[in-house]
Amino acid sequence: MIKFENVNKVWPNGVHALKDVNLEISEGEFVAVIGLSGAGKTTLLRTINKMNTINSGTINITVNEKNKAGKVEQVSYLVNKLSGRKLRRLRTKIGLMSQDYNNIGQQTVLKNVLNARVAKMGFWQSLIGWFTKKDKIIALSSLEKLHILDRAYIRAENLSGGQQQRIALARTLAQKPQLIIADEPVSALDPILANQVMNDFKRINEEEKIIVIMNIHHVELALKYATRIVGVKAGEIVFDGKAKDVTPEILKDIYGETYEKTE
Ligand SMILES: Nc1ncnc2c1ncn2[C@@H]1O[C@H](COP(=O)(O)OP(=O)(O)OP(=O)(O)O)[C@@H](O)[C@H]1O
Repeated sequence: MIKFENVNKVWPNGVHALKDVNLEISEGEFVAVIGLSGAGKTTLLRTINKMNTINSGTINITVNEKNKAGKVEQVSYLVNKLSGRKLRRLRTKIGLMSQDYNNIGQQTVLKNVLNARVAKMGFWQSLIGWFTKKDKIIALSSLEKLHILDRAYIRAENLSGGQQQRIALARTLAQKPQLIIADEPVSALDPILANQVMNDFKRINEEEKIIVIMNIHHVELALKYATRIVGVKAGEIVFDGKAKDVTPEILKDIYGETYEKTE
């Protein structure tokens, strides 16, 4: 669960990028954040794992963690107060995706996905790049979930844009995140590939019960795949509701009078 309370972000140049943001996102949700360029969508997403600090308010994230006895319990993190080890620990539970696939072209698809496991390794293990059997099973099962297991031993650079984004999503999945923050993950893809990748996100969200919070410019795709829409305008949340309840009037409110269907 993620809870923003009265969050404000003012950049050093004076831009008030988030204005009194209140937002609560629960387990299993697929949230699309929409709004004009410069509205504050990226700033909002990047506060979740403290890539952006905030000036006031609080951000709380509750995740499941195994305690010393091996029992799963809920642990809450006050993100804006976190630093060092605790922040790194929280970040291992948050998957990050962007429009850049960030794959290493010369490496196989499998190796690209295995790279997600490095954060969970001990120092010596990561130094020699020794992946355990468990790591390999997790990586291979992530590829299977994304329907690209048959590409495991192909070099990443030999795959299409859509498949490259699938590798990135498989890598994110291999991290075993509890939530995924995706900043414009389909903006570099043609409409057919974009639909396929959105469908992957939806499947992962539903089957793996991972929260997805995505910034997206394609309103049609947001309405088709996300369950909840958050509309941001000049740093403020001006709409927050179910995708099926979004009307042309609401879109005009978010994007201004000139809004017209984009696809
Ligand atoms: N590092 C920064 N320093 C100063 N101002 C910034 C910085 N990053 C963003 N801003 C400003 O904050 C506001 C919100 O920007 P943000 O990138 O969050 O918008 P966005 O909705 O994600 O836009 P886009 O859809 O174009 O990515 C903008 O006015 C932007 O110029």
